[in-house]
Amino acid sequence: MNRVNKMYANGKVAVKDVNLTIQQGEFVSFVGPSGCGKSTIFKMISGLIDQTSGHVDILGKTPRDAQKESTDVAFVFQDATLLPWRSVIDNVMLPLEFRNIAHSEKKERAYKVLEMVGLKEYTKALPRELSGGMKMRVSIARALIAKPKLLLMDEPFGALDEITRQNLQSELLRIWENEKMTVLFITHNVFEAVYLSTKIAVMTPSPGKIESMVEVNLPFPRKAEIRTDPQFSSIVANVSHDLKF
Ligand SMILES: Nc1ncnc2c1ncn2[C@@H]1O[C@H](COP(=O)(O)OP(=O)(O)OP(=O)(O)O)[C@@H](O)[C@H]1O
Repeated sequence: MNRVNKMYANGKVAVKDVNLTIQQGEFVSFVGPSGCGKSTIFKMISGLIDQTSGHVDILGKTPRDAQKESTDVAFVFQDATLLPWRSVIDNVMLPLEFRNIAHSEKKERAYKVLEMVGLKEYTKALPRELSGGMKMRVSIARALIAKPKLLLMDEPFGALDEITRQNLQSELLRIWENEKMTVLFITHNVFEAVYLSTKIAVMTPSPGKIESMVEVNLPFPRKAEIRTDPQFSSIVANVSHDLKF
């Protein structure tokens, strides 16, 4: 993203002069108060809306072309948005529905991603039979089935209890390390951002901008104990400090 600005039709400047370069394979979190433009940035990256000025390049293409021509970009939202009448496996296969892939391969891929998120015993279950954490796992499996190069996650764990949240954070990191995709992750939780990320974009509102990019120089794989490491606390303190600008 190069000098990107977004002004909505009502004159609201949602993001101002955003410069952002993300290397393939990074895990970048966006933290900032409500209204600082995090979702606006995601909408521009995904081609849902256009920037007012500046340049956005996703994997060498415009966001709309990246969306249109391939399955390189996938999304996970806070609400798992599963179809209630479809079984877990049928929900997971949804992104491949209109693609010219043999049904047997679709199934094989679905089993693989469900195994990755620890749900291979639940392929035939209906969404209403699952807990909130399990629904989110299904949503992540559905995003992974098309083998995206870029995964956009908008507060995916915001509605989960703390234990489930921490379990899913560890699993997401394991999947990210294995699959080597790029993840962009919106969260309000500074601890979550530090645990997960290689870099954190700290955003401030009115107008929305990136106040700082904080590098998270903690080693991978990140064990749960890293959360009590002094270096972890010091990065949390840096991010919290920048948020208060
Ligand atoms: N379609 C729209 N028309 C006008 N203003 C909008 C529109 N969408 C968002 N905004 C405004 O742009 C600013 C940035 O909104 P955005 O949703 O990107 O923030 P956010 O950081 O994602 O917030 P939250 O954490 O609450 O989701 C806010 O002031 C919001 O009210």
